[in-house]
Amino acid sequence: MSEEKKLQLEKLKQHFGRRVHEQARSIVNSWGALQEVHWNEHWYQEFLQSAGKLNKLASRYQFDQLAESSEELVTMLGESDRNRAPTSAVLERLNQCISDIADTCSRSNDDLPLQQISSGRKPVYLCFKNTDMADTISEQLHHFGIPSSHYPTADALQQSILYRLPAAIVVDTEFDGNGIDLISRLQQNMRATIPAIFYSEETPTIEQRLSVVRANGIAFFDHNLDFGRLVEHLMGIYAMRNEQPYRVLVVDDSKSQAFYAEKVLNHAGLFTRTVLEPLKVLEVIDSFQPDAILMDMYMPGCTGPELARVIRQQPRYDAIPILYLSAESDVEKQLDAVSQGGDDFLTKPVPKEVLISTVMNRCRRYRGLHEQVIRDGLTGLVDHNHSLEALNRAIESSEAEGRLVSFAMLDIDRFKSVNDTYGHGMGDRIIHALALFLSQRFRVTDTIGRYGGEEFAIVLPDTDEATACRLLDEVREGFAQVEHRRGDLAIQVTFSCGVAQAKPDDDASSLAQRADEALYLAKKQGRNAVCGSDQSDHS
Ligand SMILES: Nc1nc2c(ncn2[C@@H]2O[C@H](COP(=O)(O)OP(=O)(O)OP(=O)(O)O)[C@@H](O)[C@H]2O)c(=O)[nH]1
Repeated sequence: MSEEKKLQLEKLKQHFGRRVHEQARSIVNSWGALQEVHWNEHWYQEFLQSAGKLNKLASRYQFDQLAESSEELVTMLGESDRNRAPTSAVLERLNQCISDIADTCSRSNDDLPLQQISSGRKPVYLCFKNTDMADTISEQLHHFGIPSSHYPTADALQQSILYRLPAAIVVDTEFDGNGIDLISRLQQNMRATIPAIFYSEETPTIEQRLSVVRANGIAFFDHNLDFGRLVEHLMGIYAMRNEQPYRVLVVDDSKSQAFYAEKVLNHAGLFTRTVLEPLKVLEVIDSFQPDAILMDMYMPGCTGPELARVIRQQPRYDAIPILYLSAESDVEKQLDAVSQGGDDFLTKPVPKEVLISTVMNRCRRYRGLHEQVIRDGLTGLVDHNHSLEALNRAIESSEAEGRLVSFAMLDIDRFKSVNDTYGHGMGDRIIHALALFLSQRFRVTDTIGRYGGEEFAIVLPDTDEATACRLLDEVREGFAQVEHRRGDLAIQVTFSCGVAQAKPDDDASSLAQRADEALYLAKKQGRNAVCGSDQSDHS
């Protein structure tokens, strides 16, 4: 191919990359929705069509990996029954394709400057009487890669909605006399509601809050607008939901009963495993890592409650929900079973929908609690220990699969003086803003953690040191432009960063140490800089 042709194709690829990315995002999200809609013919048809469309787009514009994963997805779906969910093993293979798609398409942003990512996103419409306020919000959103347009009148807003639907609307309650009424009326004429975020100069009344709920408002801010939280809400709208499906372990000595429970749960996209010999349960819990256990009451060798107590003897399994599924109708025996390490009792025959929703609610709470334990309250990022755990896992799989992994450590510059001058509240807002800034720039498969107070860590699988340094330098430059506001006060802060790529025989602590040395060098060189560990090797 001639150089000119190559250049042309590259330009086309960039242009249509957005469509490919949008299509991939819709597939990943639609897979996540399976837990709510359950496997059915309509969902299957749409999903298959979407996968086919992604495959066509990705092949045409030569996104080879995406084309490969989507082709596999189309083939596997083609072999599946449109009316009946496949087995857990097939669901897991389908899920692997979805994860590959999520990973590849978020990695395709690596070479794009932030502004190009932002131009591929639907805009947010800002409806404010006060133009200065709209300009300030617009400028800040821009730094986070969120495009926006300001509409000073209801007419201009309505015209624009007819032309292009926004990702969300941020509206002042005073806009056009009554912003809440206006949005309420608008929503009634829409096929799907538009996420709306309200702002009020005054502290909102309970009546206003209620009207906002009825107008499908997703958030309500007052004059003390916390910018980080606004960005967080908006980024949730653009986000790709790539959560792993829940995993349920079925313990039942009857093959047919276990098979039935598995089939029902597979309909909601849940992964399942069956243990027919109760005394093998501990081994399977270890390897399968379930989010819930569905257990029979009477089995050979031991009863369900006895087995529940055996499981509870191990502190690490203490919180896994255990649900009994049995024909036992004696309420006293049921209560007794629940009091012995169980969480719930479902009496057979149980309607499918009840089984699915009871199990899913338990799984959701269990995951939520687990997240609370490993995530930091201020930023929602994983904590120090779990950052290192993620690094260990990434090193192990990079060694096994012969791939690269880099680790970055960031530290906000002169943060003590920010706290001393502007107060801890402002310091916290800055930490939150940096967490958001990092979350929207890196891939869904990168792990971003809050390593310490004003220190962050990022695990970047499949990334060499030079690429990681380039990405972080771009983030550094962008973040330095963000204005952190409180009332009339607006300040800017910077961070320094050290990056290291794993070498053979590295473990998490040796790699983290080299990243830390590179960070020290960045601080020594005057701060607001990114240094790679090969630079610190030479110094
Ligand atoms: N507001 C706020 N401050 C924190 C938090 N965690 C740590 N800090 C503060 O961060 C500051 C870190 O200060 P130092 O380690 O001395 O470093 P620095 O002032 O950032 O200077 P350099 O790193 O050398 O650029 C300390 O004052 C901590 O109290 C937090 O969660 N919130």
